[in-house]
Amino acid sequence: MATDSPNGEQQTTSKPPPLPSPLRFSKFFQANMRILVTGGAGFIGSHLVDKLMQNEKNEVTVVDNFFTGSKDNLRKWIDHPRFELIRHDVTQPLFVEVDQIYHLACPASPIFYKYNPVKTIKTNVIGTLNMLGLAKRVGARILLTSTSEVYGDPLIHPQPETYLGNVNPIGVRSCYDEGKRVAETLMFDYHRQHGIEIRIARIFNTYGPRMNIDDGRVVSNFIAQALRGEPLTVQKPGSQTRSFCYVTDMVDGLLRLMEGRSTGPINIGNPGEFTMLELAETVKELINPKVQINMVDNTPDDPRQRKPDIAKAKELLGWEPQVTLRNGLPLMEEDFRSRLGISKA
Ligand SMILES: NC(=O)c1ccc[n+]([C@@H]2O[C@H](COP(=O)([O-])OP(=O)(O)OC[C@H]3O[C@@H](n4cnc5c(N)ncnc54)[C@H](O)[C@@H]3O)[C@@H](O)[C@H]2O)c1
Ligand SMILES: O=c1ccn([C@@H]2O[C@H](COP(=O)(O)OP(=O)(O)O[C@H]3OC[C@@H](O)[C@H](O)[C@H]3O)[C@@H](O)[C@H]2O)c(=O)[nH]1
Repeated sequence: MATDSPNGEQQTTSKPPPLPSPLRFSKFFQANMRILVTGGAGFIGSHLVDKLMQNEKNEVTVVDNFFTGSKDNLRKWIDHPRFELIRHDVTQPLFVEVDQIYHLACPASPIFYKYNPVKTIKTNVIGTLNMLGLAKRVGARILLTSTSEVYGDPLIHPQPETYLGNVNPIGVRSCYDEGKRVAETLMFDYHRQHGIEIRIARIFNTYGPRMNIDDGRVVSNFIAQALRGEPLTVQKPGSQTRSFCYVTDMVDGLLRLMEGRSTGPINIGNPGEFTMLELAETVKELINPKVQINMVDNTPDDPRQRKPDIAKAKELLGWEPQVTLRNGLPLMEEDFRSRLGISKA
């Protein structure tokens, strides 16, 4: 099978993929597609589940340990005959019969992934190993949600998939960024050694409704602060940049990657780049012009710039984001207002 290596050359594996379930070969009965979403009670996972459930030929199983996710995000699917929710930690083996695995389980907000770094790296390494073992046993295709953090504090800008990164292996973010790098390594080793069908998405900063109000990431912090009339906390120097992708665009990219022919890794993100001061000014202008902006101390190893090169996603997936930051922020504001009980004046 042909694979796209990050440095551009075609890597091949002589291993055929493990046989999928005999259900897929049934002559008389087209069985539903059985899809596992790990971390499906989280922010991106629950939006992905909503989209997958729209297709009546999909049966969706979510496994989640509810560390950062919540049942509330999946409320509308509980008791649906094509939906199942399992409380499970991916660091433990899992035995289910599925055809596709979207492997998202991992805390994504820096304050949560740094809270118990040993657990975070176990989730990335042992969790991914367990999901690959499952994919191998049942012949499922598996998609990993990797991250732009694999590029570390990038010295090349914007970042193409060929960039190998500038990552501190012993810093406070390493449990997450090095953890995801090992997860990518495991994906390719299982692909080359066992023929597993893999897909790797390198997700750039994503925002939207359902982010935890106290998630700690910058967009949710600024929106919650603006609505509560608290100063927006811009971490110094404020000139650091990020590129923000609206969650429905992200879900569309993940589905295309899973259904397409490319292993990746493929960057999925919105190339619109903003400094954190620009983001604060935009939130202030759109949500609460009276709010103050305060400069506060930053945390170690904060990447100074980040912007995806999405040429590969455009070419191989026919994907590019549709929702600009100015159009996405008000959609998130609406959701935060209803959850915080603050109506528009
Ligand atoms: N949102 C982003 O900007 C972004 C950027 C890059 C990569 N990603 C990746 O996308 C995925 C989803 O991110 P998100 O923003 O939805 O985060 P999130 O924290 O909202 O969701 C993660 C989910 O995984 C669950 N989880 C964590 N550890 C687990 C474990 N050991 N076993 C089972 N479940 C576990 C959590 O309870 C939660 O429901 C993550 O893999 C993350 O690394 C997200
Ligand atoms: O209140 C805040 C929070 C954060 N920030 C700044 O905003 C920037 C973005 O910080 P976030 O915590 O939202 O997210 P980061 O970009 O650091 O990490 C993210 O990157 C990609 C994903 O894998 C993860 O979802 C997440 O780790 C940083 O420069 C940070 O210093 C603020 O200025 N104020």
